[in-house]
Amino acid sequence: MKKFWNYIFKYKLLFFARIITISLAALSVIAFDFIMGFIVDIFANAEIHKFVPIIIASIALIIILFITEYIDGCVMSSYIKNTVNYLRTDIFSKILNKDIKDFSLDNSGKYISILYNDLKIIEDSLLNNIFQVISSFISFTISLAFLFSISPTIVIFIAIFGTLGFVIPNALSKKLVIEKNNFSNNLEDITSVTKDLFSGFEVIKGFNIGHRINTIFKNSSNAVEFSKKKCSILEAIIRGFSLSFSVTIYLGVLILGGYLMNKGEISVGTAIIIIQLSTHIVGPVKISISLINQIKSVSLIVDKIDDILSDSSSDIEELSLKKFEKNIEVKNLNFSYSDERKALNNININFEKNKKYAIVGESGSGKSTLIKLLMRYYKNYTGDILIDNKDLQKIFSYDLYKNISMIQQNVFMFDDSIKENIKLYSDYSDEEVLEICNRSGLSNLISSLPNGINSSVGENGNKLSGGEKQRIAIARSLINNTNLLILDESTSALDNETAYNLESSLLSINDLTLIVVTHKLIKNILVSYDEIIVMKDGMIIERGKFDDLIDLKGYFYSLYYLQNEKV
Ligand SMILES: Nc1ncnc2c1ncn2[C@@H]1O[C@H](COP(=O)(O)OP(=O)(O)OP(=O)(O)O)[C@@H](O)[C@H]1O
Repeated sequence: MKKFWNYIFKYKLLFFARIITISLAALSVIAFDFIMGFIVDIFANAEIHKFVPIIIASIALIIILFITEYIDGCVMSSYIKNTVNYLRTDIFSKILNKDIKDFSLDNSGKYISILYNDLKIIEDSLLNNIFQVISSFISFTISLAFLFSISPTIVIFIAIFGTLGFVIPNALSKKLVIEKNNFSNNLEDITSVTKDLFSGFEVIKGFNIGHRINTIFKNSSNAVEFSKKKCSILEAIIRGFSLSFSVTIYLGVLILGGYLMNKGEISVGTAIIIIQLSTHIVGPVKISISLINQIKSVSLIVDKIDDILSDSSSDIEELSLKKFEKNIEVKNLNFSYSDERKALNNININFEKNKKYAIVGESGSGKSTLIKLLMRYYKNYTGDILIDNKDLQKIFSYDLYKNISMIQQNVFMFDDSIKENIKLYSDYSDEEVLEICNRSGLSNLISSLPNGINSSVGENGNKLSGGEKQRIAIARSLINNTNLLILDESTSALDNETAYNLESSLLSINDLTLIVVTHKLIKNILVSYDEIIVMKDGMIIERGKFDDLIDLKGYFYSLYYLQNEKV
């Protein structure tokens, strides 16, 4: 919760302006109590000469009240707009700064739920309520001070019952904290479930599992509504307690006031002032109990957001890498996804600038894992990965991903034009984009579309084939002038001829370091690589040029033989 206060006080000026406006509003309302009492006494004592001044004072107060309410509304809406906006964009950028492993620990539905559902709960239960509590406190203190000057006995009576009315509901608030957190978790679940289910729409239709999916959704929806109901019941119990105590206080003050008036110790007007002031003591106590409990109830949600805000993944980044100059050295590299088995076992390799490398091996041998570590997807490895002698972990993210690009099998597409998907919203001219399209084998596609490079790709590129998406991904890296390109089965969706042409054109770029993970063992392509790295069970078991590996008649030879019957 500590970090969260920084957000609450981020717009200090607006925060304190709001406190001033609510204080003025509270004072104006109390002034009305006195005016009411004075009016009654003026008539009771027939003091007609005081009539005009009291009417003028009343009109002035009405105007002040209107202006204060208006200013208060403006200040409050600006405070909420700025704070929620700042908080949401900050959480979003913190999520964006997470490294890939940390990000993938949670379903993206959780992040969506935090950004929308949890922030709405915080706005309603925390930001709005803080001011209401402060306003109640101000009304309470001022009224109590005036009341004390009139009758200390009544103040003692209020203090006793007010304390009881505070302590008992407070004890129930712990349960409410837990239930509110359950509610937030269930909202997260339903957001994740809905997102997953809509993403799998084609599978649901194709396998006729609509009824089962309905049940999954219904269960999530039930859980959300059930936890919401529990919160509402607990809040009703708390409200019930505070209402009972406030009614007790109100009636007690009425009886005590009547008794003092009966004894002739106070006038009728003062009795009315006492009753009015007591409503400004009882009301705030009653409201504050429920508001404070609501504020407390969001503490676990706030802790969850605090966790995201305190992510320190970029803390160790301190080295710049303006341009990749020399090599990537991998030394004694070991890595496991889980304790049971190693995905990489003592890998040692040196990738030199501008050379071309193919990584081959059977499924599950660790090829993708190795290149994911080069891309810094995971940090919990042992051994070293050094780029130009600099520890990979310590290189600034911006510099790292300016130098290295990776293209994977599944290419993400923004729901935008082909052009924007290639230049990724940077400033490249249409001519540059068209030139890259030529180099990436996209010319035929572009010329067949009425809007050319401005044609929309659809949601996640659903208007394009797998091969077309892969070519767009390659164009993305080429336009970025990346020094080091890693392809992970990136040409798998292309037919052999297109894959061959594309890979050949990449192999012919002299100032490009290329690392390609491939299953396609095609001699005409493989002979162009400077080194073929052969992996098995997380280890590099053979390496060398194509002809040397064939002559070796080892593991690579048998893999190649399996795919190409005649060697
Ligand atoms: N996210 C993950 N969590 C746990 N285990 C994983 C994860 N990703 C991969 N593995 C395991 O690590 C091992 C190496 O996987 P990796 O993806 O690197 O193999 P690969 O050689 O690229 O396989 P393929 O050619 O099928 O893509 C496999 O046994 C795989 O099951």
